[in-house]
Amino acid sequence: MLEARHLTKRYEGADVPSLDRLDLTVAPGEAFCLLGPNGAGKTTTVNLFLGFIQPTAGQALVCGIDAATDPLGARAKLAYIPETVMLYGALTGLENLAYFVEVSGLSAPRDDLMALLAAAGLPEAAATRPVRGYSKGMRQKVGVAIALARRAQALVLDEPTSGLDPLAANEFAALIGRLRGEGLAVLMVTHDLFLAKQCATRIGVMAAGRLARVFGTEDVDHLGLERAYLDLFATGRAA
Ligand SMILES: Nc1ncnc2c1ncn2[C@@H]1O[C@H](COP(=O)(O)OP(=O)(O)OP(=O)(O)O)[C@@H](O)[C@H]1O
Repeated sequence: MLEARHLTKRYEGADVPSLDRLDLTVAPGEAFCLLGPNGAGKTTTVNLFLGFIQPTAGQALVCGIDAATDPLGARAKLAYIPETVMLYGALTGLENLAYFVEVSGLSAPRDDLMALLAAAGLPEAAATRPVRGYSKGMRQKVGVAIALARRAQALVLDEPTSGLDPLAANEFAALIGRLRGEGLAVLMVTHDLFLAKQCATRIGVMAAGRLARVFGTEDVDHLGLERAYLDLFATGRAA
């Protein structure tokens, strides 16, 4: 479960907050996609949940743990997949997974790790090759396998499909759907309306640090979402 309570961030020297009293709950089994123009406050929200920055007011809670006061406790419950998953290029996908599992204080036999990589969609032949030869999509799959191995209860993703070809993005969306189905609470930042429609249960549009609109994915088709998004900014209603 991810919960923002009146979450506010005003960077030092800024006249206005970059995030302004955000209230948001992402329940287990739910995927919430955050859309919005550049500078709307999406990454600020993610960084607050990760405990990378301190809120000016309010709370970012991961399974009830305050990310500001107990960042390690919050991060133990959460997996983060950034735009590019950072892995050790000289190690194979399997070795990377084994390493990240070990630094999380866990252990798993090779067969279990291979099964996790397979569940994330990485073929066996690729899992035993050095990561420096991986595509971006393959790196993302190792990132998902790490999240699975750590038994994270919440998953936060920042632009995970940017730069992926449509096939790889589609495959990734299906994978996120499966993780959601397994009960993870998923918060994903994206500029990709199609991806949002494909894998979210709810879609929020941020503007100037506020959640301007929230859509249930059942309530809007892809074109409707695009039209609503463009309308929101064309008419200046979100400002
Ligand atoms: N470290 C920082 N110091 C000062 N201002 C910052 C800092 N980080 C972000 N901001 C400002 O906060 C606002 C929100 O930025 P944020 O990165 O959260 O937006 P975003 O919605 O993720 O944008 P994008 O789609 O471009 O990634 C912007 O006005 C940005 O300039």
